[in-house]
Amino acid sequence: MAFPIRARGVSRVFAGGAGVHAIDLAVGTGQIHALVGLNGAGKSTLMRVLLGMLRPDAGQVHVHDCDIAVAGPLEWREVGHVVEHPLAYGELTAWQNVLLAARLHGIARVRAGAAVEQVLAELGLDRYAGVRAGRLSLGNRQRVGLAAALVHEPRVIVLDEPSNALDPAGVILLRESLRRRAGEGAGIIVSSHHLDEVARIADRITVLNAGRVIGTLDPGGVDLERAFFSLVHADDERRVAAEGAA
Ligand SMILES: Nc1ncnc2c1ncn2[C@@H]1O[C@H](COP(=O)(O)OP(=O)(O)OP(=O)(O)O)[C@@H](O)[C@H]1O
Repeated sequence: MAFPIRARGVSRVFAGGAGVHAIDLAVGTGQIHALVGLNGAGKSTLMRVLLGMLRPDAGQVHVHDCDIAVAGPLEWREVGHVVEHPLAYGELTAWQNVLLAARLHGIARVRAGAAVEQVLAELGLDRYAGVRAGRLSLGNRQRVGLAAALVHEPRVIVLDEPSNALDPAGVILLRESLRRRAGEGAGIIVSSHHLDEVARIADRITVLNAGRVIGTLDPGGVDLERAFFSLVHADDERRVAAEGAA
């Protein structure tokens, strides 16, 4: 199987010891891979390393077959992401924001308008196209950020808590959009606190705790919440016991 995104032995440790440690992760073609974990577990840190925003202390990340340490604009064009603050300039309209993102991602001027229209419609933003982003509600700004990340039909998609401000209609539109993109071969990694939504959308679920991968959850399994907490509690107990023994 081809892996649009793959991390091997990735560590990034901040002063004080927090961060991510020895992470192995592979997202296959057409796969939606969810990262779940408590606040501070390391999800955003890992995503920032996957996107080259943070340099790992150890390990490598490959996007398709390219080590991101040497990736150039051509490789990054294949990637769409929202990590932390979505791209949305308050003074520009939703349309202008997404058009700018399309052009920055190398979509030719003649094709950009149609691509913007399509992604705005896909995320239910058509009637806000002419509204300045600064005047949009939080959820609609988040939709604009997602549209900007997805307008160039990236083959690798990295989204950190993409649905946290979305209403139920937005959650469904995003789910359908990501499913379509995975169906067309994109590799997608998404973090979330909503286990129900993760179960609906993900093909694989990786659990992070205290900066480490501690297991996986079966998206089709029953009582995901219980399975999640039992993994986390077992890991916490193991770490407390190890610290006590040291
Ligand atoms: N720049 C930084 N300097 C020092 N520590 C940091 C830095 N960034 C993150 N951390 C720490 O690394 C750990 C992981 O943080 P991270 O933001 O990756 O967690 P998260 O799983 O995304 O959490 P949340 O669900 O709250 O978004 C936390 O203990 C955090 O305080």
